[in-house]
Amino acid sequence: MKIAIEVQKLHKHYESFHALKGIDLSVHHGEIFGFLGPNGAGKTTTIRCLLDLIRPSSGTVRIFDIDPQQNSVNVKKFIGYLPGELNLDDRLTARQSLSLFAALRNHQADWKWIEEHANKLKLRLDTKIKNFSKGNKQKVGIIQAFMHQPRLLILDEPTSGLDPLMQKQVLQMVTAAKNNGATVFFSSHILSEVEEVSDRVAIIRDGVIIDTAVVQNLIAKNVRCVTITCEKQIDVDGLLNKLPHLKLLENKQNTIVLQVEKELAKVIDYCSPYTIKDFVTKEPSLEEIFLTYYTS
Ligand SMILES: Nc1ncnc2c1ncn2[C@@H]1O[C@H](COP(=O)(O)OP(=O)(O)OP(=O)(O)O)[C@@H](O)[C@H]1O
Repeated sequence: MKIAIEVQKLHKHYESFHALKGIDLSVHHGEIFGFLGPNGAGKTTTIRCLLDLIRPSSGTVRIFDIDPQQNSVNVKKFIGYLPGELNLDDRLTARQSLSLFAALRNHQADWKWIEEHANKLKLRLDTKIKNFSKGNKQKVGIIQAFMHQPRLLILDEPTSGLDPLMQKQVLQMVTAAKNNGATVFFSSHILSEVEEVSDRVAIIRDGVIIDTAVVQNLIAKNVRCVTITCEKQIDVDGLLNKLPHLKLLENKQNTIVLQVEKELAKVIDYCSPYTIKDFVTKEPSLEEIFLTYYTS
C-alpha cells in the first residue's frame, strides 16, 4: 500500500499550550481521508504542519516520502490546499485571482475546467472579491485548490460557509478528484459529509487521535440504535445497572433510545414486564457512533 501522508509522533506547543499531543496518521494513495474533530481539536494545526506553514515542536511529516521541511516548494507544487481562512485580494475579480494562483504555481490555467466548475458552484468569475459573500470567497478558494488537478488535496473545512446544495457540489468535486487518482485529506466537524465521501476517517480531540477507522467498518460494527416504547415507565437505572455497556441516548416518558452492541435480547427480556408497545432498531449514523467519542 503506497502512502501519501505519513505523520509520526507530531507535537505542537503554542508557548505553554500543548495543541498536538503525538499525532500519528497514515493516508494511503488515492483515498479520501476525513479528519474529524470538534472546534479547537487541532485539525488546522495538523494541516499547517503538513504543509510546513508552521513547524511542529517535534515529530515527523512525510508527503509522498518527501519531508516538507526540507523541500517545501516542491511539495507544494503537487498539493492543492484550501486554508480554513483564505485571504484574497479584494481588488481583484475571481478570474484575476485564479489567474494569479495559476501564475504563482507557474501553471497554465485550464479555463474550460474553471468555467465549468464556477458554473456548477454558481460563482461569477468577473465579480470583484470585495463584493463577494463569505460563501462565494470560499468557492474561489475551492476552485484554486482543485484547478491544477493536484495529486494531493488538503482541504481545511471545505464546505464551511456553503449552503447544502453547494456543499454537495464540493463533495462531488472531492469524489471526482479521487476518481482521477488524487488523494484527498479533508478536515470537517460535520460527520455526515465525512460519512458520505470518505474511505477512512480519523477523529481528533484535544490534540489526540482517538480513533482511525474505515468508514464502512464503523457503520458495519454490530452497534444498533434501539428505540423502545412501553406501556409503563421503564426503570432505566435498573437496566443500566444490569447491562452497564449500554449507552442511553434518550429517556422520555415511556420511550428510551439506546445504543446496543450485543445485548439486544437481554434488553428485550428486561423491558418485557413493562409491556413493549413499539420497538424500532436501526444502524446508527457515524454521528451517533462518534458522539460517544466526543462525549466520553
Ligand atoms: N497561533 C496560536 N497560538 C496559540 N494557540 C493556538 C494558535 N493556533 C491554534 N491555537 C490553539 O490550538 C488549539 C487547536 O487549534 P486548531 O485551530 O488546530 O483547531 P481546529 O481543530 O482546527 O479547530 P476549528 O474547527 O475551530 O478550526 C486550539 O485550542 C487553538 O485555540
